[in-house]
Amino acid sequence: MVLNPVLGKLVSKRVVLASASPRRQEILTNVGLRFEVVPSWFKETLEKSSFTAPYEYAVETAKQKALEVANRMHVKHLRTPDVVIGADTIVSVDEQILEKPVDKQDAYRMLSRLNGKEHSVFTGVAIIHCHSKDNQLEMDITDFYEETKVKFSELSEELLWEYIHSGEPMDKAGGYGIQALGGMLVEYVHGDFLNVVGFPLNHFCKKLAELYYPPSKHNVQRKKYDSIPSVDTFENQSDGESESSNFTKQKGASKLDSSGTYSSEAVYASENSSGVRTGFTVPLENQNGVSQSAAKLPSKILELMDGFRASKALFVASKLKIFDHLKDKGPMKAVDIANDVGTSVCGTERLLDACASLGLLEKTPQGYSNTDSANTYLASDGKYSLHGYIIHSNDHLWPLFTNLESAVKEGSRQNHRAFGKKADDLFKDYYHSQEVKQRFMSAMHSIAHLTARDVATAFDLSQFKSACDLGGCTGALAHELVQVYPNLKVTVFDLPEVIANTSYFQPSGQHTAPVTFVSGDFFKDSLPEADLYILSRVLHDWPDEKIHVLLSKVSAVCRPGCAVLLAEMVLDDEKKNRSTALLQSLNMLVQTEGKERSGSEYQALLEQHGFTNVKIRITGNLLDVILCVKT
Ligand SMILES: O=c1[nH]cc([C@@H]2O[C@H](COP(=O)(O)OP(=O)(O)OP(=O)(O)O)[C@@H](O)[C@H]2O)c(=O)[nH]1
Repeated sequence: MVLNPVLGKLVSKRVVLASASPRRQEILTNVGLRFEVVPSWFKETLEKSSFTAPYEYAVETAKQKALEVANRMHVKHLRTPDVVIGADTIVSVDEQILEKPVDKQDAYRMLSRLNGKEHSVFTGVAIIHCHSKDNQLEMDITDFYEETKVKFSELSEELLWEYIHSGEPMDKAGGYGIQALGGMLVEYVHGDFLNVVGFPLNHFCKKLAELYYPPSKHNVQRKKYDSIPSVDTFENQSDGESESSNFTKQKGASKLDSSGTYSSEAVYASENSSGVRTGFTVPLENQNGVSQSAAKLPSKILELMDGFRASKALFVASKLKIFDHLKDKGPMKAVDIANDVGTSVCGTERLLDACASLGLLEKTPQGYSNTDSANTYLASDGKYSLHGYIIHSNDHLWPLFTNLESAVKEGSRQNHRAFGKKADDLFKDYYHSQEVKQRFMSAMHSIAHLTARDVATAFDLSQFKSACDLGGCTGALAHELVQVYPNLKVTVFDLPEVIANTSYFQPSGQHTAPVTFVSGDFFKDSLPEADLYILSRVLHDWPDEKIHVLLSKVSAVCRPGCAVLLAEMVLDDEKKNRSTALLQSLNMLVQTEGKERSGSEYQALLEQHGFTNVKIRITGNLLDVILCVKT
């Protein structure tokens, strides 16, 4: 992280965000921080009247959230993170603290209270540095809060209810999301916008700067952190300046090895300006004895250069089913894992170590075990398992991506180069063998499961009685929809080769009834009748010409008042910010005739077929959602 090297201080640490908030995850991911998410189980039930000011409540809650995670990871999972970050956002108006509404009436009460007035949004943040000493957890806690003032316009009852019915208020402090539809309610914001969204990034960076570069007596003027230091100032805050900090050198010199990475580290300990004891590892000198700064390393570029190694380590561990092997077991030694999966001990040990360093496994003197994320996402049997998509990435996307250069030069997909054949129809590649078909369906199923809840709840769909999920594959989204909207009947419409293989993916139990599977080709066959047509990860497979064919068919069967719901990764209009979506667009280049598109591009395509009132919801998940109505 060159722009803000203080964040680079966290690169080599196991950082845990003790929050389920997708917004906090996005804010920190966007600035390049790498962290694991372990949502806190701390119940937000502190007695509000025992705090003299609202921010004290937010700070204490943030602290308790982070402490719960640090303790749980240390005790229950035998894993001690280096840094745990907790946060809590509240709204304060008329001496009252508002948290997330519990239902629509509660949202109405909150929004009515905010209507036409100024209120304060406080986010409390706790940063806990953890150390394990003789198996005891030692923690240094730093906390702070940020206040932002927000004023709502005078809003009509009708508008408030329309907003509440959008579903947006429910998981947001004060019952609104300033970053989305809620932004329309707001007349002004005084202070840090991201603080309202859930994480005061600017203050967080200042706090890290205070912790990692505490000002010494003689440079206190120059390094006064009234604001985040400019790039220049940060460059000056290199570790090479350690003589000007009040860190105390504890031991040993280190060297840059021939590959340009630090071969050993020195430990510094200090008291920061708030009197909190801190201990951090920072690199020292290179072979020539010249002071080097991690901040000056092009860490982003190095990370990108190595990205494929990390991906491949994950793919191979998944192919070898190492995460299945370790699921719900105590720690295992490398030699035992190697024996069980039939691999070499030396190779397996290196793979396991690499996985542990990437935060996928936990390594203790007793051996290797799964992290919580590995149990949830990497073992092959969980509801949210990404195993199918990982295997698809290794077996299908990897060979395609090795031909990215040709794809860029030729502007077309590379299936013929990667797999030695040219299928006329995009999906024939996937369906030519039972094995490949099953693998592709598992991959689609993984992503659909992970995103289904956010897609289903991005808009209130309760007015629709029937929906048809075109290209709905295994029915994962359909099953989520009927759970969220029990009165909805959903038809999954997909190619006969797909429909014939969906039984393996069906959930057991009573939820299966309202989902029906119908086979057909949406380009050729007539479409089932429905109030709502869903196209999830479909349009990105096709060029505009084919999309027009499909949308004109949908438009022909769609009655006025009926709707279309798209679930896609939506690019920002300037196509410069959302790297996951932009990389996905490259992914579409190597394997399809399609691409990812911006909200305006989707809107233009939809409006040409009589779909208006186009609303776009950025969910923070892998898929964003667009809803429009046939007029
Ligand atoms: O304008 C916006 N205001 C607030 C939000 C989101 O609201 C929630 C606040 O809730 P809390 O701090 O308790 O955090 P949780 O979501 O429950 O996650 P934890 O696991 O950390 O407790 C927060 O998600 C804000 O992002 C918003 O989105 N916009």
